[in-house]
Amino acid sequence: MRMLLIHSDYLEYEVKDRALKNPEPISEEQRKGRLDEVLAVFMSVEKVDEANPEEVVEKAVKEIKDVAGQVKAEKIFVYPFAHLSSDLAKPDVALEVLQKVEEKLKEEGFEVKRAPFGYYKAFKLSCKGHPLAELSRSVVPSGEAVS
Ligand SMILES: C[C@@H](O)[C@H](N)C(=O)N[C@H]1[C@@H](O)[C@H](n2cnc3c(N)ncnc32)O[C@@H]1CO
Repeated sequence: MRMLLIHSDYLEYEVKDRALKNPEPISEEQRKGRLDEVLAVFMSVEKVDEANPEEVVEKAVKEIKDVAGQVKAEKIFVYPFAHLSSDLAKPDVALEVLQKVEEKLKEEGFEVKRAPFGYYKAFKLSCKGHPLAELSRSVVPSGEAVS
């Protein structure tokens, strides 16, 4: 799993078109979304993560919590993003991992939104620009090599 974490004044998206034959079913309300004062986390779930998705969820949540604590962000935007890796996990595994990350972050007390999975989306992002505002993390199941 590769993550790009951007501490932002806001992130807003609008669903445009389907990018998969079977994208995640969404309500009309989910076609647009916005959070202010947010840690935006762009996430590519990788093939290597299929060996142990549960462990990758735990490791990703730990990294996100760590960065959120450092930048004092209380809101997280989980954003499916297929462009951080050249070796992507298959969509059904990726969606499950991202749904579990969202769920666990909510359990930790964060306000969380997750952008819809399997779509082309327009988005606007306002990066805060401080020294910790742009970070990347990579997590893999134990025993696997980070590519
Ligand atoms: C396209 C671009 O504008 C948009 N932002 C996009 O990336 N859409 C991706 C993700 O929502 C999702 N998706 C599929 N596989 C994965 C994966 N392994 N990890 C994360 N997302 C995935 O399916 C879409 C097409 O790959």
